[in-house]
Amino acid sequence: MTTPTERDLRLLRTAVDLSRSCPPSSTAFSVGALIVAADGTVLADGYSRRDDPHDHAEEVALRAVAAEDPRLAAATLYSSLEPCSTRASRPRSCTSLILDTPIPRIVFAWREPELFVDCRGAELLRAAGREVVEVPELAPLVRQVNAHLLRRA
Ligand SMILES: Nc1c(N[C@@H]2O[C@H](COP(=O)(O)O)[C@@H](O)[C@H]2O)[nH]c(=O)[nH]c1=O
Repeated sequence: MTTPTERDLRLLRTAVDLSRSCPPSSTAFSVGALIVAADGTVLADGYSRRDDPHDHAEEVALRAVAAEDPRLAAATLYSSLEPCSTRASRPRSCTSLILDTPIPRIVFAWREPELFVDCRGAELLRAAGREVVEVPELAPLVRQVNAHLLRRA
């Protein structure tokens, strides 16, 4: 497994902090995401339900970067949760939206528990040749943000 850098840890913590701004939900995770260029410039950020009740964090961030932005080819997408691979409320998963871009690297903290759907985001992204860095040491922070959902399980 690829080891996260100090910068990865800092930016992933920022993604977790963003997730604290999510409008509350008793049926969906609160997630934060950032897209960061190779030189450290934050190209976009997002959090679940930011502009619409069905918004996912990665989706909000991806929407804010032009598809032809050349910086995407060396960018990293940070998400506090593993990108989803199946959606209930929209046709395209965050994994497939990421695969529409050239973003080569995805860093996330918490592998999605089988609470709502069986998530295969990390596996699908890796199978498509993207580098996927999982940072389980920051997962407790994400579980804390979503503690009310885990109590239901
Ligand atoms: N909120 C959220 C995720 N939540 C996940 O999305 C799936 C359900 O999709 P839907 O019912 O359409 O919202 C399910 O796996 C749920 O845990 N995933 C993400 O990548 N990013 C997000 O911001």
